[in-house]
Amino acid sequence: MRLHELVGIDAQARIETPEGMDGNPEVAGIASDSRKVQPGYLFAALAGSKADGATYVADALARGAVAVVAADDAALTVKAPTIRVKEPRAFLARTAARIAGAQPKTMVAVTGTAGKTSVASFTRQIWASVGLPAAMIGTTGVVSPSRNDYGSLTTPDPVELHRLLAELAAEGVTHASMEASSHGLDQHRLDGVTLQAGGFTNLGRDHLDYHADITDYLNAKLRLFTALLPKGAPAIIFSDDAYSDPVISAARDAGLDVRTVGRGGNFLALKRVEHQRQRQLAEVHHAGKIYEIDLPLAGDFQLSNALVAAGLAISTGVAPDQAMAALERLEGASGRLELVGTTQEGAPAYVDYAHKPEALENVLKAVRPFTTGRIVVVFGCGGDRDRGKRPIMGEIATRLADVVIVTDDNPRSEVPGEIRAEILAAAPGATEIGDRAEAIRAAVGLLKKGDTLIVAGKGHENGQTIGDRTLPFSDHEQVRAALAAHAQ
Ligand SMILES: CC(=O)N[C@H]1[C@@H](OP(=O)(O)OP(=O)(O)OC[C@H]2O[C@@H](n3ccc(=O)[nH]c3=O)[C@H](O)[C@@H]2O)O[C@H](CO)[C@@H](O)[C@@H]1O[C@H](C)C(=O)N[C@@H](C)C(=O)N[C@H](CCC(=O)O)C(=O)O
Ligand SMILES: Nc1ncnc2c1ncn2[C@@H]1O[C@H](COP(=O)(O)OP(=O)(O)OP(=O)(O)O)[C@@H](O)[C@H]1O
Ligand SMILES: N[C@H](CCC[C@H](N)C(=O)O)C(=O)O
Ligand SMILES: [Mg+2]
Repeated sequence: MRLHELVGIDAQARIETPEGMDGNPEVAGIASDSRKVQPGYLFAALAGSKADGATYVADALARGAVAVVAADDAALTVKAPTIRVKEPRAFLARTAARIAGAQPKTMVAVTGTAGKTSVASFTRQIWASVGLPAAMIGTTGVVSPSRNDYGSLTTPDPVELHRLLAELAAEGVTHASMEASSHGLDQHRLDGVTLQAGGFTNLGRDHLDYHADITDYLNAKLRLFTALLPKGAPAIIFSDDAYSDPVISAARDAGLDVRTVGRGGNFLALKRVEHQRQRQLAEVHHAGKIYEIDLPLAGDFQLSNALVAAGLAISTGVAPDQAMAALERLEGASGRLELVGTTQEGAPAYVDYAHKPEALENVLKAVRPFTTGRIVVVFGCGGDRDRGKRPIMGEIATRLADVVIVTDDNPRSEVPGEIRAEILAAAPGATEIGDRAEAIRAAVGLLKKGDTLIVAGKGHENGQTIGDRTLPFSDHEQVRAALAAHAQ
């Protein structure tokens, strides 16, 4: 592909060509990391949170880059044709899409503070239940008919994302659901994806280390509806969240087909629900018909996620009767209020991915009705992440659980004891056990008949990051081992 074809991606783009140079070279690929540049590549110089891509232009050219894309105002003198654009990240995403080629024909994205992975997974499962070749991309990785790969970022960077989408399309995948994280939306990682529908779950405190305030965080999430979905596309919005109204208004203003789901839903209306320990029985109304659903998942929030997923599936062509029937066979995403085992006396031990305040609150509240004894919770907070959430989570745990054990969760570059101290400052009476395996053993050792254990924060993760090393670690394995030891 020639450079001039790519320039056309952005109507405002200007091209600057140094005297005597070919202003229209053949472009073999695109990269925003100079270390990934190969001969013939276009290098996108991005101003990042830690570094400025402009300082790596020389490195990119040395590795064979034939052209550069940079912000209008980036101070650069480059010995190569340079495309100047207002938003280089959007240009990167759309160019990556153009270069990679195909993507699955029917793609949906879901955003929200909690529930994205679950909704993306459920949507894939509903599509698959009617025989569609379907995939999901998210925090837990990529699942398709031919793969189940562990993931790293919730929303991959655009170059990686479009390489993956092209591979999925080549494998025959026609339907794909993906998570739209606030970082991903803010950094235009999804700008090259052609979406058919979008979903919203809820909004709570998260990532306030990255976003200036909750309004900035909300606005990042809103980009899915205001900037990415085409006019008229279905927007499936959970109706019962404190932020549902602003999301509904923004989606309506953007000309989307707003379909709300939940107790206040107009598309899928939840009329009655009976929570049981490992399942919920719900009555849902859709288009004049009443559905009785037996959802085989613990945690009432999973019903909200299931409704958003059913809304997305129905809005992309699955017959309502089939979508509702599929809900009765859903499997939870790994580590989302997942029952890992029980003690001999029947006390359940769950692994859950709650690593933010509202999620922790929801999970602890979800198990209370089924706990005749005590709720025991083991959790920590990640290092190099929003510090403000630490005391908030300490307070929630102390208020909603009976026994609180504060431990480590990916301390990264921070001093683990200091992270724990920030949680403990708001968690009077909590026990501190830094070593996570030991904390889990101690918690399991305390369990009596009627108690419930929640090990929160790591969910599906398979490592513990301390400094810059990630050591193998799985809450599932540790809980299983502790239960086995407890049984002896
Ligand atoms: C804070 C953040 O989101 N950073 C993301 C961002 O990096 P950045 O642009 O800020 O990078 P930077 O390090 O400042 O460097 C600036 C530029 O110089 C380039 N560079 C740098 C070094 C070099 O030698 N050569 C070179 O060209 C970099 O490639 C980059 O383009 O853009 C990169 C490409 O898309 C991402 O990989 C990177 O994610 C980092 C690894 C990350 O940890 N992100 C997390 C916080 C994240 O995105 N999480 C969300 C949300 C999860 C959730 O919902 O809880 C996710 O979607 O996973
Ligand atoms: N609808 C919901 N409302 C409140 N809490 C939820 C909801 N869905 C999930 N949770 C909680 O959030 C945790 C993470 O769920 P999930 O992985 O589906 O969300 P996510 O939005 O993908 O999170 P992340 O941004 O960390 O990837 C769950 O383990 C549970 O504790
Ligand atoms: N996507 C989230 C996951 C956090 C998971 C938790 N275990 C932690 O390490 O804080 C993040 O990177 O902020
Ligand atoms: Mg996720």
